[in-house]
Amino acid sequence: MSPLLDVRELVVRYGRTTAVDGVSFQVDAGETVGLIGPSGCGKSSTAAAVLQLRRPHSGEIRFGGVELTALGERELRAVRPRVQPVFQDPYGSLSPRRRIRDQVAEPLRAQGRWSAATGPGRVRELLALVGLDGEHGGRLPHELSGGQCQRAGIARALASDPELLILDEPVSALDPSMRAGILNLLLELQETRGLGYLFICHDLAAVRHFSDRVLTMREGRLTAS
Ligand SMILES: Nc1ncnc2c1ncn2[C@@H]1O[C@H](COP(=O)(O)OP(=O)(O)OP(=O)(O)O)[C@@H](O)[C@H]1O
Repeated sequence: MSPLLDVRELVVRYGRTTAVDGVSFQVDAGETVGLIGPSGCGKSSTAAAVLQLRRPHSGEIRFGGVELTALGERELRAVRPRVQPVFQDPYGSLSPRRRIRDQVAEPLRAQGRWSAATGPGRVRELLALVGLDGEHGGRLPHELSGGQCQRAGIARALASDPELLILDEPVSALDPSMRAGILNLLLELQETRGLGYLFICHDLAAVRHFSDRVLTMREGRLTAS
């Protein structure tokens, strides 16, 4: 079976800076691949390329067998929901002035999967999946704790029915007391939904505990780990 994500010889550049320099790795469905390395080694640039937020200079990114780098913006729109990010700053990932339930509903609306009959129930289901209720749904992001806000961000990502989550430091901004809760939630979701995870994290112990395999990056390249 081909991997869910197959990255080959990825190169990402910013002008003359080569941030990612020939990186290859795979992520299977239901698998967590950890990505660690010192600040500035190219982890987030790798994530941005997989998410197609940054077009790579060269290399291949196959998702579900489809070569993403060859796709135009219109074709990419069909793929984007299947690969969703969860970023470090839970407040920064959400719009500050919109209620949580509207933000969780947004992908459903954008993808034409919203109806007045089924939409609100689906949002309640998504909130329940991440341990939030309708009352949380009625609040604004700043009225939630960091952990609750990260849960809302995960619910929003799940609204797209993704197959792969790019977890870019998803617990680094949270109080230590909330980290285990979010990591356990992600493990539960993976078990029930068969999600693949690319897990970027500074916390070596968390990454080792959470990942099936760990890749180490240094100066844009993967090192033998
Ligand atoms: N938008 C950008 N413009 C120019 N250079 C950038 C940009 N983003 C990243 N870089 C550079 O690319 C290199 C890799 O950065 P990247 O953010 O991918 O590393 P990282 O491992 O994710 O770091 P951190 O752990 O600090 O987030 C660094 O030299 C960084 O300065």
